[in-house]
Amino acid sequence: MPTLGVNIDHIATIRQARRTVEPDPVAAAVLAELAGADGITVHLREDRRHIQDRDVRLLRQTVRTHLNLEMAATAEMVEIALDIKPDYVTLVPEKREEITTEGGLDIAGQCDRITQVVSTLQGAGIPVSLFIDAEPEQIAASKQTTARFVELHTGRYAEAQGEAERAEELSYLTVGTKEAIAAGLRVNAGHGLTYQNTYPVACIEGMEELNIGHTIISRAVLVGMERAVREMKQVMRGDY
Ligand SMILES: CC(=O)[C@@H](O)[C@H](O)COP(=O)(O)O
Ligand SMILES: NCC(=O)COP(=O)(O)O
Repeated sequence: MPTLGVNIDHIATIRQARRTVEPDPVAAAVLAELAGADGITVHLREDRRHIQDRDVRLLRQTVRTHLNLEMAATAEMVEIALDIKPDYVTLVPEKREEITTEGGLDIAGQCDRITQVVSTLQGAGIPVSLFIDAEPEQIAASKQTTARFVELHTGRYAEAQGEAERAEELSYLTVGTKEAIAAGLRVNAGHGLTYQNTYPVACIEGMEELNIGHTIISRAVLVGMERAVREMKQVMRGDY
């Protein structure tokens, strides 16, 4: 069964709605870990719409499990990652106008540039994961960059309409996982997973970690962070 990385970005979304000091993502991370989170994930966006540099710096000092910093493959973000040294970095695509991440990072179309970023980060002891669509060419290109992990984008699976489409997208993720592992990559997954659709993805053989955020924070707003995280862990075990 995969581990659970809790993405706490949208705790910061609530705080930034008033540009104030609460709710604090650092406090949310403590509660998430107490409830069984296996890791904490944050996306430091170029536009700082939610997570702030201050949050990442404090999380580095307070997270007891592992800290996954999602970031664009830019010089600014590489410099921040080298300074803060998260347990690992996940390179994600970013468009200022997007509401949320819209797809996987195109590795195949910029392999040399991504390889340089991967080498810089891994050379500093920070393992890199590449957030990609489960396409064979993206998996092959990810291997070429020497990144240790891929994180398969589960957005299309999450947005699938009806059983047949969902089954097709799940098969696409299953095949992609097998191909990535055969290429020597470790495999995580995430984006758009909910309490209703996560278990089948958790059952994919070889899946190491699921990064889940928006649905957990949405539930936490109503029932509290610890219960929301505990219930997602139960979902992943098939106990819910
Ligand atoms: C890469 C991904 O799917 C998410 O981890 C990312 O954080 C989404 O961006 P927002 O958190 O800003 O919605
Ligand atoms: N990389 C996926 C992630 O961290 C959380 O995505 P979501 O569950 O907020 O859609």
